[in-house]
Amino acid sequence: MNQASLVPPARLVIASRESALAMWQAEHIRDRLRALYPQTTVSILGMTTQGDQILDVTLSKIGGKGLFVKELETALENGSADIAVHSLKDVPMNLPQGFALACIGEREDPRDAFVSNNFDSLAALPAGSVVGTSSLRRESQLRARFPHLKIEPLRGNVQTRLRKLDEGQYAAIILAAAGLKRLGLANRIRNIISSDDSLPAVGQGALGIETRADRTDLKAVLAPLHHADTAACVLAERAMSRALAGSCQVPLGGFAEVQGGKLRMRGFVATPDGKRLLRAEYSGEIAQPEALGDLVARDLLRQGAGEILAALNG
Ligand SMILES: NCc1[nH]cc(CCC(=O)O)c1CC(=O)O
Repeated sequence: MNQASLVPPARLVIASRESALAMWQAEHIRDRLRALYPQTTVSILGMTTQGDQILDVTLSKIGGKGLFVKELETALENGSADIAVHSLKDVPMNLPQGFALACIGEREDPRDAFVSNNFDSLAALPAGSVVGTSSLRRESQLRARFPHLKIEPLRGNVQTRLRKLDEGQYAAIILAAAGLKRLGLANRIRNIISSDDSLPAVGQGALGIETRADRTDLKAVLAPLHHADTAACVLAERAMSRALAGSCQVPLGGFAEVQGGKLRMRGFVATPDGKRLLRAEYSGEIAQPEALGDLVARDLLRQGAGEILAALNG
């Protein structure tokens, strides 16, 4: 359908988590839809998910990413919302039957950020410094590059994590640059960590808009918000993660970039202690992102990623 023939709906309801970052993202999509379709009433339905309620255990022990999206999918299913805006990083690799990613928004800075009140960078931290992160991906890469640091768990939304840093429990913490920038907290970033030191998570920095699979009308409505280069990158990344058994409870990173008309992708799988860290890198066609993600995954499996994954799941 072309845009000229599209009849926008009278009403659009966006389901969102209620964290400040999730609301920023939902409001951003709402404002863009209002500008595109001035006749449409666009509103936000804020929801608390299981993932928001469980703050005291490592998410990886209790079922992972799906916990942040399930309630929103229920709202899509029963029609109380039309679209759900997610951080793509929190969206499971395989959506439940009947749901689709209708639109991928333009990626913010995909890299990790070093946040500290007293130090300029990871390299500047003295031996024994405590770094906060509950991400196995960040932990394994930190342990591999900076074995003299102490990694301790850090959960909660972005504001909670910053508060814990400010209370002095950590010398530094690692957060996604995208979340800090979107929340107007870029001044807290002391240093952007190079993707060589901390390869980003699959989908990091990108927004995914989910709908019921049968709402093809919405896919057309959302088309102007779709960002083709970002979509190619994150489809490659998600294909890699899916091929490596889908579980997100794994020290694994995948990051694709458009460079010189090609898609360049790097991936890794590691043991949580960082003692084994397998890497793969390939370039491929932008038009075939999933083939590239599969290629990276197959290389990692050839190097022994399967054993690492099996040991983690056991
Ligand atoms: N796991 C939570 C989460 N989900 C998305 C972001 C940040 C923004 C993004 O990657 O889009 C964060 C916080 C973080 O990792 O610091």
